[in-house]
Amino acid sequence: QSGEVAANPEQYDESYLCPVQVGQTTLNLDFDTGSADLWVFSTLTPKSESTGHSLYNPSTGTKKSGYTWDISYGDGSGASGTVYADKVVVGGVTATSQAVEAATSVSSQFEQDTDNDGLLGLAFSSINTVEPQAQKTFFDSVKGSLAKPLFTADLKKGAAGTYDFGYIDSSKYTGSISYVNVNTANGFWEFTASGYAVGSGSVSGSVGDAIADTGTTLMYLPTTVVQAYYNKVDSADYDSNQGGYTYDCSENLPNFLISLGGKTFTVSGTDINFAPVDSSGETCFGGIQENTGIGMSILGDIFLKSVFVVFDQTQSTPRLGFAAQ
Ligand SMILES: CC1CCN(C(=N)N)CC1
Ligand SMILES: CC1CCN(C(=N)N)CC1
Repeated sequence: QSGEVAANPEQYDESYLCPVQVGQTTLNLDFDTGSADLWVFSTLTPKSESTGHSLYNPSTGTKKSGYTWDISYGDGSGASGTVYADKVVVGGVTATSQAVEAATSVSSQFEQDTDNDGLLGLAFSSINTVEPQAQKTFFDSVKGSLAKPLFTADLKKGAAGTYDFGYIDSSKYTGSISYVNVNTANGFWEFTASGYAVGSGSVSGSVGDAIADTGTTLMYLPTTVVQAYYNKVDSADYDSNQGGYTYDCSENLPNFLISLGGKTFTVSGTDINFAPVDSSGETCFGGIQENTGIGMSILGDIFLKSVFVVFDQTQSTPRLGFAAQ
């Protein structure tokens, strides 16, 4: 089988939500290549926490007795609950007995984001949080039945993009796809990014260890790289109150060039201009920030909306393919 699903941006492209049939209900889920749990708001979630969300009704599923899950994310948000086996359909691709993690508790960030009815993890199943036995991601569940064991991400700035499962649509990118091998030891689509440049010119240095992460909004890079970037932005400075680099919204940002698999990709300055810090619209928060404390760099949505990415398990070693879009 194969299929395509829309990836609809929230305001400022904070995250992208995709319609997924879970049991007999369609929910809008955040496809996250940085985690491996498929969890959903449900009729088991306290009403005080689920107002405004679409809810999975586990009555159509088979309860996995004694199974629980509990996940927390880098931004301090999280959720927990119980586990059912049920039908999940993404763009016409069907997992007949997918582990669906029904939330019995969600944090305030999720409670408040009524666009988001849960997450569909697309990292490696080794980091699934279900106890006493880790469960397969949706991709792992359907991988063997896909025309090709791969999926692609084509996210866009302020417009609907797509995730495709089982095939590469050559109309979605230009030029050739350049591939890098993935190290799955930490359960992420993790690889080594090469040189970089600010503005234009030839790349040099090394960004290093990084993950391709659709569930993270911004790009988080080594301090040396981030300082080199904002040195080229006259009004930029590090604002500890905002927790990162800010600048005058009126200033045009330079492009950021990064070399992956021998090919240089350009993230346009307009894509790096993330959002105003408040309603005055004077000061803006940059889309490139420091990776301090994370342990690797994260190429999140700010990067991904410039490229077409293949998450490829056609070989014995998983690999990532990057092309310009
Ligand atoms: C390394 C971290 C990256 C952000 N995360 C995520 N997309 N779920 C959590 C893991
Ligand atoms: C990777 C996840 C981080 C937490 N999320 C959130 N607060 N909306 C969702 C994505």
